[in-house]
Order: sequence, then structure tokens, then C-alpha cells
Amino acid sequence: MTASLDWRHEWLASLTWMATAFIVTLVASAAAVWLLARYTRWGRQFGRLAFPYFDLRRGRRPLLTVLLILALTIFAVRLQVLISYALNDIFTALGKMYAQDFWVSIVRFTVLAAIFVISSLISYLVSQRFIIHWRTWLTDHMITDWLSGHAYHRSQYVTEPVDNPDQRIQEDVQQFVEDSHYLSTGTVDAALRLVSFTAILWGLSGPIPVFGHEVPRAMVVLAYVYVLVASLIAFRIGRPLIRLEFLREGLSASFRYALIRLRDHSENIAFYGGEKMERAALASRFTAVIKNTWIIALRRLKLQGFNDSVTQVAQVFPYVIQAPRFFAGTLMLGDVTQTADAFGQVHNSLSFFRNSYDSFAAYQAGLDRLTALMDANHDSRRLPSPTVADHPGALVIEGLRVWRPDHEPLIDGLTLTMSPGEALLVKGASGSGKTTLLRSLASLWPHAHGTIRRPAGGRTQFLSQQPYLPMGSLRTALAYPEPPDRIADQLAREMLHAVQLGHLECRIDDEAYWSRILSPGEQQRLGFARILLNRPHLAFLDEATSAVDEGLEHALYRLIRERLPECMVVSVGHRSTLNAFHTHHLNLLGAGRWGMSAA
Ligand SMILES: Nc1ncnc2c1ncn2[C@@H]1O[C@H](COP(=O)(O)OP(=O)(O)OP(=O)(O)O)[C@@H](O)[C@H]1O
Repeated sequence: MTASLDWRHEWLASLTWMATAFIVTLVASAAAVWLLARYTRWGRQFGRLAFPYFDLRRGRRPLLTVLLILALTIFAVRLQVLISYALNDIFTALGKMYAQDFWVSIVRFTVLAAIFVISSLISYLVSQRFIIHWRTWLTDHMITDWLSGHAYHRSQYVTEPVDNPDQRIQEDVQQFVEDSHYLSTGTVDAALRLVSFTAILWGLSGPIPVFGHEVPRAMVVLAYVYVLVASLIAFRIGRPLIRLEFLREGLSASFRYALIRLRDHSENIAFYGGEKMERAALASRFTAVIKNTWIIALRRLKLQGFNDSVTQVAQVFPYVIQAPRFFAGTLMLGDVTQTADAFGQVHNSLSFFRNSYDSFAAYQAGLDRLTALMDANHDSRRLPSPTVADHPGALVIEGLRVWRPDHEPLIDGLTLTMSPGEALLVKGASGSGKTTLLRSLASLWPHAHGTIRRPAGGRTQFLSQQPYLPMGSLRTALAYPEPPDRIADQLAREMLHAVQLGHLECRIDDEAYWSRILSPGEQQRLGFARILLNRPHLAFLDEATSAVDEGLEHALYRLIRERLPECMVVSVGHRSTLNAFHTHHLNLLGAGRWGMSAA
């Protein structure tokens, strides 16, 4: 028998090896993660995004899955080592013409290969489950962070606003999770293969004379020198890709955003006949995308050309080195083929780091984009805003100062108190700060200071000139921000009739793009129906009847006064017909001055 291993006892040796490898890898990985998170910027960024997911207080499943993936990776490496020996036996038996040994080795190989295929499939399934679970959690985490404290809106006011949060949440999260898995399991797999196959190569390696000196274990030395030099050159060629990848994501997202805006404002653009301008704007964004794509392509061309040449040379390199010893009879045929296999494995493992430079560049760019979004969310929550406290039965404003971002005052020291049933009409020239006053009262405007007490949560409602209509049915639009099932059929229909939208009664559950179908006046009437349904204690109406005629405006305000007599109303409007529905008037006079009068 010409077996290269003691196959009878190999299962015990393999088990011991796997157990040792598991413990060593676990300790080394934990130490590496800790060091990276402590001493590198991207390590810290990774920690911010990943550690909360693995927090044991949330559950043990994520960590246990990682351990399972690690165990499967180690198992796969060990199998590859055994397969390499099984192949050695096959070729050695062939070289020596031992038919029986050959068939025994074929059977051994078949069993090992079958186990390898099954374990690869299991490993793939476990990895996919892990990736999907992590991605679901992280997407939810990012959305929650973005929505909390009005960050999705107030982030426009921070010093460094971020572009395209939608792309960061949708694409970058997915990329981050997939790359984290790929790069970490890839690193473990490459490191273990490197150790295992270097040992094999070591055993098969002999001395080689170089410039009159004998280099011992030359195969190992040459493999390492070869790949390390290649890696260094590849790093130099690939380095600009980090910045270019970052740019690519940003430019593509900005092009996509311009297309979405075109779709969203199609009617206005069509009325203006603005296609030429739109085409030019789209073309200029797309040109930037393409220019960057070309720079990336040329950079990749260099990198790929270099990587391919390195890989091709590596195919024959071990045969050339071992051939003299084979012809001298010191090596079996199986040893030569196993050398080539081990060299390939060492080369591939080392090359993993070189070839994944590209992925790593994109990975770092993704980390930057995700953490920049989290920073912007955080900063926007820290932006100043007036102190708002709950007061269920009044609106009390004390010493409110509002100014523009350029520090021009809009409102200086506004103080007022409103009781249930009272109504205030805010007037003033365009740009005097009427809408900004409402933004300040809703804690959206960061350039304001003072104290506000008002009914909290859903007991205060803001209705703007163009009410927001969410995607979905008319009932969803009516009930917003409450869920649609909150309003009974009868009530919903009655409200539509009340605001003179009875013709939509039969379409109440139709899903449509309602903000495109309904006229601005109909949308404003729907906004009033929403107020009537939600019965707030305080309603802010910002030019909420600007698109309806005076008769309809009268009818809508009368409805509010009749059905919600206790509701405090603060309106912004220009028409004198509104005077009759308000008990107090606030005039914004510009440069921070204001005047208050009773109606
Ligand atoms: N995000 C912003 N950045 C910079 N300036 C802003 C911003 N939002 C509003 N402003 C400025 O603040 C001022 C007040 O704007 P606001 O929308 O409150 O006016 P308004 O009285 O409601 O006007 P109109 O009657 O035309 O609706 C304007 O000069 C406006 O340009």
C-alpha cells in the first residue's frame, strides 16, 4: 500500500485538528476584531454597525450562527486537505501502476468529495440565513434611527448633510452585510488553508540552488515571495478604487434621484415643456456617472491584467520547480501533483487578500456612507429647538425667537396663550416667517428658541397647503397618520360627504396614486376630513384652503367650528374672509417685529 496518510486513524487526527483550529481561530478572530475596533477607523465603523446585532442581551442566535459558520469553514478546509492526500494516493498508484491501490483511493476520494459537496451546501444555506437575518435587522435599525427625532427631515439643516439616505438604507446595508460575511469567512478560510497547505508544501519541498547558495524549503519560500510581491504591486494599483467606488455610489444615486423627481413632477414639467432642460440636467448627471465608470474600468483593467498574469504564471510554477527532483527519482508523481495543488492553495489563500482588495475598497466606502448617515441622524437630533412640553388644554408660547439660517430675525419674543375654542390667524408678507413659525412650533426648525406648551402627540395636527397623501387606498390617506382600519366604513363615507368629496365614496378602498389623481382643492378637502376624523385639540392650518374658492373655504372652516368647537385653531392665510373664523390675529411685520390683536 502506498498511502500518503494513515487513513485508519486519520478521523481522530482530523477531529483534534479541527477542535484546535476552532479554538485558535475563535480567540484570534476575537482579538483581531477587538484590536481593529479599537485602533482603526473602519474597525470602529464596523463596530458601530455590527456590535448591536451581536449583543447577547438581544439574543444568542446571531453569535451561535457565526460559530456554526466558523465550524463549517474549518470542516471544509480539513476536507480539502484530506482530498489533497487522496489525490496524491491516486496519482502515486497510477505512477507505480498499482491498480488495487488506485481503486481504493478512488473510493476514498469519492466519499470525501461527497461529504465536501454536502457540507458546502449546508454552509451556503446557513450563511444565507445569517445574511438575510442580519440584513433585516440592520435595515430596521437604520430606518428607526432615520425616523427618530425627525432626523429624516432635520438632517437637511446639519453642517454636513448626507445625500441619498434612501440608497444608503437600501443598497449599502445589503452590501455591508454581504461583504462582512464574505470578507470575514474568506479571511478565516484563507488563513486556515494557508497554514494547512504550507505544512504540506513544507513536507514536499526540497532545497534549490540560487546564485550558488542553497535555499532550503525553496517551494515554500518561493510561493510566499511570489505572492507577497504580487500583493504589494496590486495594492498600489488598486488603491484609488476606494475613492472611485465611493464616488460611483453617490453619482448613480444622484442620477436616479433626478429621474425620480422628473417622474414625480411630470405634470408641471410637461406644462412648462421643460423636456429640454430636464434632458440637459439628466445628461450632465449621467455624464458624471459614465466618466467615473470609465476611470474605474481603466483602473480595474490594470488590476485585472496584473492579477490574471500572476494567476497564470502560478499554474506552471510548481511543476517547473519540482520537475528536476521528479526526474531524479526523489519524488513520486503524486507528490508532484500534490505540490501543485498545495502551491495553488497557498497561492489562492494569499491571493484572497490581494484579489479582495476591490471588495474591501467598496466595503470601506459603504462603511463611510452608512456611518455618515448615522452621524447626520445623530447631529440632527442634537440641533437646537424650542422647549416643547405637553399641555392638553392650551397653547402657551413664551419668549419665542425665530431666525433664518443667516441669523436674520423672523420673530422676536413672541408670547401668547390660547384656550380651547379660540382661533388665531397668522398674517404677514410673503417670506415674513409664517410657515417657519409653524415649523418651530412642531420642533422642526432648528433656528428657534423659547418655550412652547401644547397638546402632545396626535392631539396636535398640522395641515399644510398640499397635504401629504401616503401610498395606498383613499381610506389610508383619510386616516393618516393613524392606520386605515381605525376608521369605520360609515364614518369614512360620512366625512367624504361632509367635505364635499361624496363622489369618491365608492372608491374608498381603491389603491391609487391619489396625490396625482385628486386636484389640489380636493386634496385640501381631504386634509380637512382628516382633521375632522382625528379630532385634535389643536390644529395648525397653513394656507390649507388656498386652492378652494371662498364659498368652499367658508364651508370647511364652519365644519371645523361646528364639529370641533373646543379645538384651538392656528391658521396661516392671506384672505380677509378668514377673519370671521378667528378670535385673534397675529401680524408678522418683518425683521422680527410682530403685532397681536383681538378680532
Ligand atoms: N431651509 C431654509 N433655508 C434657508 N432659508 C429658509 C429655509 N426655509 C425658509 N427660509 C427662509 O425663511 C424665510 C421665511 O420663510 P417662510 O416660508 O416661513 O415664509 P412665509 O411667511 O410662510 O412665506 P409665504 O407667505 O410666501 O408662504 C424666507 O425668507 C425663506 O427664504
